Amino acid sequence: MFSRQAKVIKDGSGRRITTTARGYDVLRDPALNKGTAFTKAERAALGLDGLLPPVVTTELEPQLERAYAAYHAAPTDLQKHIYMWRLHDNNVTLFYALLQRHMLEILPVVYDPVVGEAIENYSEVMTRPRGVFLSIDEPQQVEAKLADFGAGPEDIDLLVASDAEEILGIGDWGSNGIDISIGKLAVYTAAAGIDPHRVVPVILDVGTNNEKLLNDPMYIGYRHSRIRGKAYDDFIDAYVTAAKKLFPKAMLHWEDFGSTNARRILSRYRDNASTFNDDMQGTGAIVLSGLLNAVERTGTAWTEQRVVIFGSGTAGVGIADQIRDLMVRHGLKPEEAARRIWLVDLPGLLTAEMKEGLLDYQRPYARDEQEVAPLQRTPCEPIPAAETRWPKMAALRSAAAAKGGIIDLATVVATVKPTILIGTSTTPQQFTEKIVRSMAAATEHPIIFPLSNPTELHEATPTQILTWTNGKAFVATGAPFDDVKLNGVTYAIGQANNAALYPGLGLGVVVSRASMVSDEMIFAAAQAVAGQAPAATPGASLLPSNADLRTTSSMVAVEVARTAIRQGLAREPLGDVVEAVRQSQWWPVYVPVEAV
Ligand SMILES: O=C([O-])CC(=O)C(=O)O
Ligand SMILES: [Mg+2]
Repeated sequence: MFSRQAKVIKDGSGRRITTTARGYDVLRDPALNKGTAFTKAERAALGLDGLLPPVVTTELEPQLERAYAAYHAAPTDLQKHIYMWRLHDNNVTLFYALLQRHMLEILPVVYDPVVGEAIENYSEVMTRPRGVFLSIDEPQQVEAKLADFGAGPEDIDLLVASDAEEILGIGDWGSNGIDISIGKLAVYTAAAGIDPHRVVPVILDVGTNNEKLLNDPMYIGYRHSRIRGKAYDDFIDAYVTAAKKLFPKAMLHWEDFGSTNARRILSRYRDNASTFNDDMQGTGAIVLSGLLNAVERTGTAWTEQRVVIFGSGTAGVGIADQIRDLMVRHGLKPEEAARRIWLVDLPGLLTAEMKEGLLDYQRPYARDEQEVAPLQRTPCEPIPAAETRWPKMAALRSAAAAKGGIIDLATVVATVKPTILIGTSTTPQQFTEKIVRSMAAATEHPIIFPLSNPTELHEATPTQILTWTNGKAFVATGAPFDDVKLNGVTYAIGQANNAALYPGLGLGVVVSRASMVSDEMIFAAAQAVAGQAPAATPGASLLPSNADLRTTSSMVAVEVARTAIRQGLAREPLGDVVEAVRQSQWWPVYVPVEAV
């Protein structure tokens, strides 16, 4: 965001910025600051002559080298993360130039997985506050606080908001979760070229149930347990109403909500606002991209797949829904397609007898009583509701424990003989050697995606899965993993992380000003990503590399905008869609700064 003293001008002579600021006010504005790259004329006009060393660098190059050396001087990933965000506080252009040049190296430090560590250690990390902090204890202040951001109705393309109940796979982090909104927006810019000065990170603080935070004197958020029910819904409504009023052109992105709220919010607003839930729709779609390529490489039909999903929360059911919808595109009825998907969670296989205990969106996948009656039950320990983030699932597990046990993942895999196994459980090492080998014994090329974030929560590592299946499995993961070398083949591990999908989707929505984000637009994005993966040679990744995020995102944006136009949802008339996407993209280059 630019200070109120600056204006961006885009005309025939390109992009430039005018400002009434002078001296230190220019250097202290990270959107204006160019450091040694201010020209002699700019220094004179802006009052910078005495404030900068005499050397004038006309390009980013020497600054990039200095910044990269400083980045490497930071001893740990967390320190590198802090360095990057301090650089952002100082010079937004240099931050993105460095990130883009070393995308594979720095993206995991700025974003997932290191952003998780930063959120857990927020008091060490917090520097200059960035974004808008909205709190449920002051619901009448929502619009005024959003207006404090200082932007006009034409100025904002995108808001990312989180209530931080389920950050990545690490749970409830209250107001510290502002960093997930900030991190997601950085990916929008680095990956797709969304203008970083036209976005707003938002935290919707409704309290936290994280005892550690509630007892931490340094905690920055609202010190109260999570508020639910009508007050919560009214607060979300106040946010959507204010955001639509103040920034009528913007898309509203939802990130890392608890699964019930995530679903409810999306169904409430999806038909009447330009809005998108990344963990349900973005994760579902990027996993679908990987699966489209994996299933094609197995040479089998979509209507024959048997899918086991371990972890039936926001991401797991989001993925199930995308797979079901794809099977329907291939000719199955919705109920037939749902029959080909088995959800397993704390209570084991989700079954129809669990009825009331299940969440409404899990129910279409619950298995019939006749089907499950003969299956073996494994004794298990109950989990006290107070000791879990998922009390409903824990209650069902306790009920099953009392009745002889659960139908566990190993039993489900042995019985169902899945062709596809997906992990969104946030519990590491659950895809054991026994389970993976039993799957591989029944399927020529098992498709196995351990997705839980951050890295240490993955259900198995790619090395384990490829070793246990003798290189036959098709693997994609949630966090980045190194290549695996096995029997003379190098396996590149595709990252089925929503970072490859939502930035391009968002750009397509922004360019077309789509009035809503339709399932067709999301499917178009999934297909566009799949189409960017490398050719199907042995060991080739199922997904495009994150090194090519800019290209992937541009292709996605074009397909999404075209779909919006075809469906009559575009509010901006677009002639040449490719050109419109290209024109809209922001690049980290210095532009002239004029004193006015
Ligand atoms: O942020 C990521 O890397 C993926 C994601 O949305 C999550 O795990 O919640
Ligand atoms: Mg997320």
